[in-house]
Amino acid sequence: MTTTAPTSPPTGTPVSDADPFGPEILEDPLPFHAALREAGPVVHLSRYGVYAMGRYEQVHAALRDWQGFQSGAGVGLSNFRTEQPWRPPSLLLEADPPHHDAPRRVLSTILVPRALRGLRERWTAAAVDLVDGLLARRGDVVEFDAVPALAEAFPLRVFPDAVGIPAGGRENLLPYGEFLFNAFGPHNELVAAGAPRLPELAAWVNAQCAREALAPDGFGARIWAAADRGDITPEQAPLIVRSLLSAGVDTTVHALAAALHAFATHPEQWRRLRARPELARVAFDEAVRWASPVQTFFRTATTDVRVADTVIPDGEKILMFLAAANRDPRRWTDPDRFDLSRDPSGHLGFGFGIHQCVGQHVARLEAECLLTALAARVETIEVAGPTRRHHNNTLRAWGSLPMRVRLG
Ligand code: HEM
Ligand SMILES: CCOc1cccc(C(=O)O)c1
Repeated sequence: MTTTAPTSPPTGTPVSDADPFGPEILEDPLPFHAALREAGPVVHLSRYGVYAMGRYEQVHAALRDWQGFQSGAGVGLSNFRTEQPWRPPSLLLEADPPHHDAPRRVLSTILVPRALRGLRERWTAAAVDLVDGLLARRGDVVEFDAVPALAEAFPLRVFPDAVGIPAGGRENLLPYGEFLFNAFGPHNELVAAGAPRLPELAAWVNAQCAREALAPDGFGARIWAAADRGDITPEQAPLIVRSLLSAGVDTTVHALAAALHAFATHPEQWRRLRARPELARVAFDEAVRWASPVQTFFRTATTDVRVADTVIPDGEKILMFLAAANRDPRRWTDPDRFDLSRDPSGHLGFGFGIHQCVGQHVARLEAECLLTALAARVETIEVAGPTRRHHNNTLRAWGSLPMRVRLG
């Protein structure tokens, strides 16, 4: 019996020859993810010479095994063992224990749910103000593009203030993150398009991390206070502030857009949220599972490591498809369904293990505040025109989401 290599429809390219960072798969990765899962536990992608995993079991195991699958050689395609990083590596994302330990402990303490309690009231008021401003004096049916009007506007209204950076220049945050998340992939045209502005963007971001730039009561000041206590060094403090500015904006913007798109295309789920607003938090996690705004991350093998029938040689890059794992029918019932009655816990949209998203509670609070404010005012939400994807090597993003809401 001849077996044909699984292909990634529609082009019929064998999975092992596919380009997961090319426009076709970035536009619609789902067929490739399905073909990757079917091709086996591990697939060597010849185009980039990396070992790809799409099944929940293998991605979850690799995320847990930080000793065998390290982050310290970079979590993008670039291998820091042989290549210079384009910026000083993150002390969290691109570090292994023991170097990872103190920076992680400092950020975990600052971003733990009880530390965010003081923000709930302020962020709730900001969400209500944003939604009221968007809907005011425009009748019972209002149309807008949800990407700029809500998904971008809300995080940019609340998060930079929470970090404590100055008011000027915040328009640099999204393009900086855009470049950063593209740079985890190959140096394709997406990276090239962002390169011209990088020096000015990086200089601005770095300047926001200085002690004197930061307001006394924000996340940034608390990082510097940890340096004053000796929990981290003064040299580490600005890089840890940089982590917040790097990871904390584009991710939540695209996750909120994904949640809004999910509700606009699943009216029965919006009705459930309207009936039970306390579902907002689990709804956001289900949206993060279903859409996986962060699609992929890499690891580097620290020894010759066996995964199923494949031996991945020491030093080789492993590409983990978090998004494919989040829709693996081996782990999830009816995985392609956006369903508020599902328990999404265990999803890999925030990663897993020692590098699991340290900002996930910040993201959840932002989402809870915005979705609750919308659910209180909006009876129905639907797509009102052609949607447009925004391509990024790592992020699953909407460029435009025309929406029509009926107030009620
Ligand atoms: C819905 C929004 C978000 C998503 C989907 C997301 C996703 C992720 C993922 C998948 C990882 C794991 C990376 C890895 O294993 O290599 C991660 C780590 C991280 N995230 Fe998030 N993130 C989000 C929001 C945030 C926010 C708001 C912040 C900051 C306040 C943040 C800061 C970080 C940092 C610093 C790390 C590195 C943690 C470590 O390596 O110990 N993220 N995030
Ligand atoms: C969302 C994944 O987490 C990230 C992403 C980009 C940068 C950093 C950092 O720590 O600088 C963390």
